[in-house]
Parts: sequence; structure tokens; C-alpha cells
Amino acid sequence: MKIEHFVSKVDHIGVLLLNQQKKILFQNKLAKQYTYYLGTILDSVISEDNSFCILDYPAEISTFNYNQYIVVCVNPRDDFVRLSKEKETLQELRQELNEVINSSFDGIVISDERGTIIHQNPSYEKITGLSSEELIGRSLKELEDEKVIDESSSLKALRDNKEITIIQKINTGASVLISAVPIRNKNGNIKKVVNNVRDLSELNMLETEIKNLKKKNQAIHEELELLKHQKSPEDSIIAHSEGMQEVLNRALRVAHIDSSVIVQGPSGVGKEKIVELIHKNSIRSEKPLIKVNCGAIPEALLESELFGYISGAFTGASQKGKAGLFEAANKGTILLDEIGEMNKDLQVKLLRVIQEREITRVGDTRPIPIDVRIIAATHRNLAEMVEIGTFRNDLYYRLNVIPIHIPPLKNRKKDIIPLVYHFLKDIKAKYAIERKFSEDVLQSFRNYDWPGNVRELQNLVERVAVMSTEPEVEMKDVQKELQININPTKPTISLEEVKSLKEQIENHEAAIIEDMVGKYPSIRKAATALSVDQSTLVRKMKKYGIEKH
Ligand SMILES: Nc1ncnc2c1ncn2[C@@H]1O[C@H](COP(=O)(O)OP(=O)(O)OP(=O)(O)O)[C@@H](O)[C@H]1O
Repeated sequence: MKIEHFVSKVDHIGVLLLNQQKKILFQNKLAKQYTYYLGTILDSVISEDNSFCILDYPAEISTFNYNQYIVVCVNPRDDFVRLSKEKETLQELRQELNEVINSSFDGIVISDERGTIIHQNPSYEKITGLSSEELIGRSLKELEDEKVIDESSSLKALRDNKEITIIQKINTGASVLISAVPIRNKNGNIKKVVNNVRDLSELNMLETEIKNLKKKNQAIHEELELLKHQKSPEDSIIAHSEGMQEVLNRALRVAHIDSSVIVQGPSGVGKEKIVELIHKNSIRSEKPLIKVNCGAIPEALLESELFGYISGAFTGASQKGKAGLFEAANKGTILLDEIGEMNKDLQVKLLRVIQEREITRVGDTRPIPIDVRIIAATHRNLAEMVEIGTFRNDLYYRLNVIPIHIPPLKNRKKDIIPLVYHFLKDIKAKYAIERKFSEDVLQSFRNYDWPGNVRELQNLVERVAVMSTEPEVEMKDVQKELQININPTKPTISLEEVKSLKEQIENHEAAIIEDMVGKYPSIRKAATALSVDQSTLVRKMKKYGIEKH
């Protein structure tokens, strides 16, 4: 019987007959089944240890020489069926995994342990513009050298032997956030690196969107704060104009930051009110807010008022000594109102307090630590005072960390009528008097410039409402009370009467001052009624030659 015939009869193992050049001459059915992709030369089948099998199935291989043939016996292992099933399952799993990777929204690119790209998903191409044809099988080192990418995350992860995240620039213009995660074998050696790739331009867009949302959130929060604040009648602040809303937003923002603030704006504009708001919304709100009017306390006394003194510090000083206003404000806030009136010696001392966070009582040498937030207020232009040298530069910059400027009432007309209603409500609560203003009166208020700002408006509303006997206040009642020419319409002047504007204003001013000084028992009271400083009124009386009788 020919050997081929004999071999074809063998049906429990695969048998192949090769010539000495290892070319297949004959194989039985089973061998064909196992070796479905056999070439003609089978070097690997008969490698020295017989352990390597070119077949797809696990099998034991034995070879021997018979006459001129090399006989190769392929004996499938017992667990052949189980293993082949597992292999099938593995193939399915691999396919599923590929599907998952390929459907990921994030770009995924996988390299082997030598830094060669072995897989990439469609999102990677979408994000970077690099196709799989260009990349699969390419060495990342080469891609770095060719400047296709500026730095390879896989190579870095292989070098550093750990997970890393970098921003990678690609020559297509894309910029990506890429995280490389090493996959290790059971010995802990890296066998693959999986890179997760995110489009930075998309992340930037999301970041901008988040920032915008945060801004909106902040605005809503501030508005809520505002509404919360306006609910309590005793401290509500009217802010219908853009200017005043900006002031309020700024004040609420700085309230939470423990830095120095300067509130500037003309007299009667609401500076003190804003300071109260800041204090109330700060972490110091449970502690005192001490208000000091630096312009109202005589210069010689201001230092001891602020810093206190020890016994016998000066003639007339109390025997026991006295704590100053800074000590009284400890842990709280101190408002230094009319800071522009403070003399330069005291400015130096105040600067030291801010820098050292301690005060020294007059007559003493021992410093006392203090924790006080300083808020300054002034109607003066401090920057100008610094320029002409009447206010210290260094103190100005220390105080002026956050400036808040309140515009005069004439520049925020939208606030006038709401303020009128607000004050009428106050009057009703305080005196149980309910008044309305005629449309004429309201219009005249809108037209007037309010040099004394909100305080002037408040005084006027209160006086007119209290003095009027009718529920609706008419224009004549306002004029009777004030003798101020505030007209519902703009004043018309005949051509013969035309004088320079300055002259006309001065004439009016002189008439008003004369009238008020005559009406009130003291200059101080007249000044209060006119909402000006007493010193201003005295100066103007001198200018117009008016005397108090
Ligand atoms: N926006 C406002 N809403 C309600 N009341 C206000 C507002 N602004 C000011 N007022 C009231 O006007 C009066 C004057 O305000 P405030 O004393 O705060 O002004 P000021 O700028 O500190 O004045 P000065 O420069 O003379 O110290 C106060 O009675 C205050 O309650």
C-alpha cells in the first residue's frame, strides 16, 4: 500500500507528508481541516521544539522521517472543542469591543508597546483630521519627527511608565486634550497604550458656556440679594437707574471681600447708605459698624477719638483713659466719612494702622492689635487732592483698593420718582400721613437738578408732605414751602431779560439763601434745610453779602 493511501485512511489525527524541502506532498482530511491556510513550505510546523503551530487550533505536532518524507502528525488537544468555542467567543468580544471603541464620541487611538499605532476610531479622525490610512502601522516616533504631532502621549506614557495627560498639537491645526492609559500584562509590563482624545476647541466652547452661565448665575444671585434687601423697608435702597444698579452690584460684590473701599460722590448722594449695605452683607455684619465724620470732629480731637488715649495723655483727658473708635469697631467695620478733611499728620498714622493692623493710644507706646475693615467716604475728588499734595498718595492707594462712585441724582433721573414714592411710604409709616403728588409736581421733580441730591429730595418730600393739608400735593404747595423755582416745565425767559446764565443762577442762589437764612433761627438749620455744609453756606453768605439778623 502506498504511504499516501495509508495516510488518507488515518482519521483521528492530521498527517502531512513533506519532502525534504518541507514542501507538502500529501495531507489527510483532518490535516486539511486544521491547516486551512497552509502554504507549501512549513518551516514553522517543524520548528525545533514542535510547540509552535501554524494552525489556528491548539494541537500537538510531532514530526519524523520516513524514507524520503518528513511526516508531520497533528494531534488536536482534548480541549480542542472547548478552546475553539472560547476562541469564537473571544472573537465576538473583540468585535464588540471594536464597535464600542468605534462608536465612542471621544477619539480613541491605541498603540502597542513599541509605540506603533494599531487602532484608531472614527471620532479620532473627525477631531484631528488624521485618517486611519495615514496612521495605522505608523511609528509615533516618526510622526513626532515629521511634526505631524508635537508630542506623543503614548511614547511619554511608555517612557514614564504611567498614565499621563497632555495637550497635543496636530499639524492639521487641531489641538487636543489627550490622556494615555497604559494596559499591562500580568507581569506589569505595558503591552498597549489606550489614548483618549478630546477636542479642545469644543472644551473651550464648553468653558465659555460655563463662564457665561456662571455670570448669569451671579447676576441672578445679585438681583436676589437686591430684592431680599429691598424687602426690608428700613434699609431699602432705590436703584432704578443703570448708574445706581451698577453701584449696588459693585457694593454687593465687594461686601464679601475684606478689602478697603472708597465710596465717592457728591454730598447727599447715598454714600453712607451704600457703606451700610456693604457692612450688612459682609462677614462682619454681626459686629459693629462705627461711623466717624472726620470733617465734623475738630482736628485736635480726631486722633484721640480714633485711637483713644491713656490717662494723663493731655490736659482735659479723662483720668481712666479711653478706648478709641477703632477699638470700638474691632472685628467690625469703620466708616471714615469725609476722609478728605483729615490732616496729613493723621493720614500718616492711619496709613500705619492699615499697614501694621494695630493702633497706639495717644500718650502710649504699646500697640494694640485690631482687626477692622476700613471704608472711606468723601464728596471730594481725592485723586485731585493727591495731585495737589493735600492727600497722601500712599494712603490713597491703600484705601482705594475698590472704588465705588455714586453719580449725582441729576445723572440718574430714573431714580427720582421711585425715591419720591419710597419717601412717601416712609412718611406714612412714621407719621401716619398719606400724601400723593400731582403729576405737575412729579414732572417738576424730574426736571430739577437736585444739587443736594437724594438728601435734598428726601427733605423736600418730607417737608411738603407734612405741611400740606390736602391729600394731593399741588405745585403751589411745593413752591410755598421751598421758594425754589422748580418748574414742571423748563423756565422760559423773555429776550429783554436775558442775562448770563451764571449771573441768573447767582441771583437765584443769593435770593434763596437770603430767604432761608431769614426764615430759620440759625445758619446751621438753614444749611440743613438747604442740604449744604454749614461752611458752604457761610462762604456763600459772605460772597453775596448776606448777614444773619
Ligand atoms: N438710593 C437711595 N434709596 C433710598 N434712600 C436713599 C438713597 N440714597 C440716599 N438715600 C437717603 O438719602 C439720605 C442721604 O444719604 P446719605 O447720608 O447716605 O448720603 P451721603 O452721600 O453719605 O451724604 P454726605 O456726603 O452728606 O455724608 C439718607 O437719608 C439716605 O437714607
